[in-house]
This record gives sequence, C-alpha cells and structure tokens, in this order.
Amino acid sequence: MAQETTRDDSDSPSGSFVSSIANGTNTKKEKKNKDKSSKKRALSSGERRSSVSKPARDPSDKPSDDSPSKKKKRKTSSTAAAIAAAVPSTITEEASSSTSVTRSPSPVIDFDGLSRPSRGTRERLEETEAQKQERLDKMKGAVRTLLECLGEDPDREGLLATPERYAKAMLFLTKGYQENVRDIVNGAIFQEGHNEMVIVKDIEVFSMCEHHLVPFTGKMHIGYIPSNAVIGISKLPRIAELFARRLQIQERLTKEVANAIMEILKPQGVAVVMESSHLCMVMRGVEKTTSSTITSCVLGCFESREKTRSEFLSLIGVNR
Ligand SMILES: Nc1nc2c(ncn2[C@@H]2O[C@H](COP(=O)(O)OP(=O)(O)OP(=O)(O)O)[C@@H](O)[C@H]2O)c(=O)[nH]1
Ligand SMILES: [Zn+2]
Repeated sequence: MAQETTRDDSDSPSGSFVSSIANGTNTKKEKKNKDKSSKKRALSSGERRSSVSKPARDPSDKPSDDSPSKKKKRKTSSTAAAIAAAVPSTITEEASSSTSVTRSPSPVIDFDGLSRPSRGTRERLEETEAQKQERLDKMKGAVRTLLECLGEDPDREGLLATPERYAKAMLFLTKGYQENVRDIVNGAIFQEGHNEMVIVKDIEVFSMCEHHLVPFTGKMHIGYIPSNAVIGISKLPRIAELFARRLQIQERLTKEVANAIMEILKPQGVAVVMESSHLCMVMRGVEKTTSSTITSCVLGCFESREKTRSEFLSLIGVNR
C-alpha cells in the first residue's frame, strides 16, 4: 500500500540539488561522470552491460547536519549523479513518444528496456512458435537426463510428464528475462508536483538463486521521494517482479530494482529493502530453517540523509 508522510523541508535536499543533476548542469564532477558514461555508451550494440556494480552507499555517509554551510557542500550520491547525469533519454520519454528506441547507458536498463543479462533472452523474446517448441524439447531432454542421473526411471507413470512440466516451470520462473521495463511502466508516470515519501511495502517476491537454481522468497519494501513525477503504484511491484523472475542473488536483485526506479523516474531518491529466506540455506547446506537475509539499497537523498533513511526504515517497520 502506498504510504505518504509529510516532509519537513529542512530534511529533504533542495530541489536545485536534484534539478541541476537531472538537467545535467555541468559541475566539474558531473562533467567527469558524463565523460565516463559517454565512454560507456560506446559499447557495441549487441553487447550488454553487466549488472550494477557501483557501491550503493556513499562511503562518506554522515549523520544529517542542517547547518547552512554543510547544506551547500552536501555530497551528491555518486551512483544517482552518474545515472542522472548520464541518461539523456529516460524510459518515460521513450514510453510516451513513439520515436525509435534510443540507448540509455544505464547499468540496469538496456537500450531496449531488457536488462542484464540478455545474451540469450532476445532470442527467447523474439522466437517463433517453432523455435519455442524446439527450446522446450531441448529442455525436456535435459530434464530427462537429470532424472536418469538421479537414479530415477523417467518412464514411470509419475515422471512421464515431469520433463515438460519442469521445463515450462523454469521458463515461467525466469520470465523476467523476457519482460521489458518500458512495457511494465506502460507510461504510468504522472507529473504531480509531489515531493512526499511514497512507500509500497510488503511486496511478495519469488526469485531463483543462481547458484543452486532453488527459490528464495520474501518481501520487498520500496520507497521513493519524487522530484515531481509519481509512478503508478502497481508499477513498483511489477518492476520488482521483473527483476525477481530471473536467476538472481538477493543483493543484486535489490540494487537492480532501486536503480531501475532511479533511472525511470529520476526521483530525489529511492530506497529498497528486501528480507527473504533462501531454500538453498534451509533445505540443504547450512540447513538453518529460521534464518532470513535482509539486503538494502539506498540512492539519492536516502543515501545522503540519515533522517530520510531512518524515516523510511521506521515506516516499513524495520527500525523497530
Ligand atoms: N501513484 C499512484 N498510482 C496509482 C494510484 N491509484 C492507482 N494508481 C496506479 O495507476 C496506474 C495506472 O497504470 P496503467 O498501466 O494505465 O493501468 P493498468 O494497466 O490497470 O495497470 P496495472 O494496475 O499495473 O495492471 C497503475 O499503476 C495503478 O496502480 C495512486 O493513488 N497513486
Ligand atoms: Zn543458493
């Protein structure tokens, strides 16, 4: 559910902080970021960017101090600045205009809205019915081999249809590779002139651990402070779903959701917290049935302002 809280102006960063970055006014640092990212843009068209690797937390994160002198020198978050400065065209512009797809040099959303890793997913997205059937047959063969290697009889009644079932289940559990961020957002960005914290919390998330191909499941809480535009609230869980339905690790999943929202919406900041249980730690290996893992990613004003961060954490009930 979306939760809105009244903002105390002294806390959120001045609008100019965000607008200067969003409009790409060149301070020296942003110019450097821009040069760096334009170098990145030189990637060949087929090549994809690896997943987000920049540290989300600004290492110089200090308790917030509202003294005027400190305000002026407030450090911009490198990640948010790099993304904001480097992305000339946003997904929203693409979503609303019918111009051809332009490359947005983002660490998360690739030029056609698909995201890392998309080496084989373009084929999945564009395959014909015949290619789809061919892929399914190949997967069924592989599962049959797996069953035989487990010492099972793939021809016994209970397993006859398992290769097809499991192949289809795996394609469903990784359907996020074929989803396109632009389609998910569906143009549902509204210029509201709004700058209060918006939170959608307790979003159920089901993902697949890429190390053991077994699920990790839990909840995700997403918060952002708009610069001006708000996003359709259902799009936040949809973006979470897009990145969850892939082979993932929880840290990267958390970061990708936060960075995608930062990129699409250009808000003052985004915070994502995820808490989940990993079957690979519960059903095997260390076998800790009660353990759960919490990961977070804070960008923009959530990264630079401790008060904003703790307001978010208390609203999602983690700061108990
Ligand atoms: N920010 C915000 N969005 C809202 C609110 N009420 C409805 N919405 C969103 O308005 C958006 C409309 O998006 P569309 O894609 O045009 O509608 P839709 O196809 O029904 O979208 P889905 O609900 O995602 O299936 C949805 O994302 C709704 O969740 C609200 O109070 N605040
Ligand atoms: Zn695992």
